[in-house]
Amino acid sequence: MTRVKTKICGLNDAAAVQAAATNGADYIGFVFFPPSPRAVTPEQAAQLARDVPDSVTIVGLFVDPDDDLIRAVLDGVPLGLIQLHGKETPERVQAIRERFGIPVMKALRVADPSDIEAARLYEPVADMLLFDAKPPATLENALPGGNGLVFDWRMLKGANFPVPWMLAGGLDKNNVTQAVTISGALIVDTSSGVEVEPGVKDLAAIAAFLETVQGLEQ
Ligand SMILES: O=C(O)c1ccccc1N[C@@H]1O[C@H](COP(=O)(O)O)[C@@H](O)[C@H]1O
Repeated sequence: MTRVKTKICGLNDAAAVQAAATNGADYIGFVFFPPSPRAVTPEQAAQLARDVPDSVTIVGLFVDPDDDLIRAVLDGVPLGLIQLHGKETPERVQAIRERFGIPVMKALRVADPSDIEAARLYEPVADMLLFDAKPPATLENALPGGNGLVFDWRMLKGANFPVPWMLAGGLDKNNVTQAVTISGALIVDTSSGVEVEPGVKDLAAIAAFLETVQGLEQ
């Protein structure tokens, strides 16, 4: 049996970083996408990263970034993983991975089984995959991710990928056990599900989410 791992994403203040780290998060994420209510600058992230223990992997979340932005972040933040949450092609994922020498996780937005199949294109070039909900076209002001939306986890059941993958999209302490059981996920990621409002993390909710997942094995 393997312990299910966790990522808490969209951290933008020291108290939330502390809550995630001390309560056992395996990954924490900083969002470098200015339209997001959770966005941080490279300078803010560098400051926040000082309090992160080495045991926690720092993830930089980007949406169709240019090289200059990634470089600016890496100048001050010891990223252990680059999360690409835009429309990056497999070629672009490969280029980023080779240029920066850091593991890359490609996020795929899922509405139907063909979106899961599309992940196959990234298997040769990504170190990890992440599955998030695709927002419906009717959702106004939707972000590329971080919308607090779930998708049908049954689509992932029995899926076999040659690289590790994370389950994301609307996870919180109340649904994460079912999400893990149905999807078979070994790593879960949340952002909106541990917030009091978009961009404002709830410290008690971070602790509760992590405590819930700590009891899960697959
Ligand atoms: O969190 C954001 O603001 C964000 C912006 C742009 C792309 C992705 C973003 N968040 C990621 O989306 C998934 C699902 O988040 P949620 O739990 O549904 O809020 C997760 O990987 C976030 O890191």
